[in-house]
Amino acid sequence: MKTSLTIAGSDSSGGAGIQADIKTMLANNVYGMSAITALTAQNTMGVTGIMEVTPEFLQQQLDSVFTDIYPDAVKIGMVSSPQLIETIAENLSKYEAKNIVVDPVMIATSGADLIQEEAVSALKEGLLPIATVLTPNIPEAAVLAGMPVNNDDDMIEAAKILSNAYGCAVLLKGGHSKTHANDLLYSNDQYRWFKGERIDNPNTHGTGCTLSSAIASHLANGHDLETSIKFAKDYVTGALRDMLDLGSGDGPLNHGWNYNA
Ligand SMILES: Nc1ncnc2c1ncn2[C@@H]1O[C@H](COP(=O)(O)OP(=O)(O)OP(=O)(O)O)[C@@H](O)[C@H]1O
Ligand SMILES: Cc1ncc(CO)c(N)n1
Repeated sequence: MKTSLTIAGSDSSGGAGIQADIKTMLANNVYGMSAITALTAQNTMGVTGIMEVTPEFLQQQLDSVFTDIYPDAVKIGMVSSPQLIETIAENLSKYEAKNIVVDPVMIATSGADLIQEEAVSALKEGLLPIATVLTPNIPEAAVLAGMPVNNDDDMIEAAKILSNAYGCAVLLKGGHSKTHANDLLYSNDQYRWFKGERIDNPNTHGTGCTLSSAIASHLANGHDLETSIKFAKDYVTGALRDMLDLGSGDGPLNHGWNYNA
């Protein structure tokens, strides 16, 4: 069985972060492992607390995983401080990690800040250059590319800027678009749209975590990037279409929609 590692924060409500990643990996046929960067106290209505691990403890987790069950792919999600970002960058180089999916988590769907401001430059210096694919949503792409992203042409321009600056593929997710749910891949000076049916479901907590973990799972299983994105998008679409409705705020997806008999 192929293996995949998520380096991300825990979401106590189970819909995003580590919990979404592990569920997604199971449902997409890989063995999932985790290195936790922070605990969050959160639910469908918001984040009430964040407790970061120390860089030393993150280091111990990464050593434990990489020296025993080597991951075939790595997904990186919420990492809120420059020190933790440096620890991850150093270790992924040291252990020659491959198939690295970087989801530059900045703000929760509920609106909470999940990254310290000074960590954004550490992210740009340490993690984006080693990414196989970067998966920003529209607001994150605007921050990273330094330009407003208001329409499809802006999405193409921002993805191009990021792909050229960091030498990685960029999947700019369209979930925040008012009109569609199309994601744009910019890679090797070419772009391709992954068109998605926009589902009328207010419960979108963790869609980004779920998509990036599903991409990592399919890369781990040996698929190329475009095939992995297509499979991952189909998985997220199915999980949204299932219309799970939990909690009083922005609820989670059904990660097991394709799994339970
Ligand atoms: N209403 C929707 N219908 C269909 N697909 C959607 C919808 N909302 C989001 N998606 C898809 O979900 C994936 C994640 O995109 P999105 O832009 O929501 O990420 P995100 O903001 O990082 O997610 P989150 O912060 O909630 O984890 C993309 O493939 C996007 O197209
Ligand atoms: C821990 C965590 N990671 C990522 C997100 C973004 O959805 C979230 N809400 N919580």
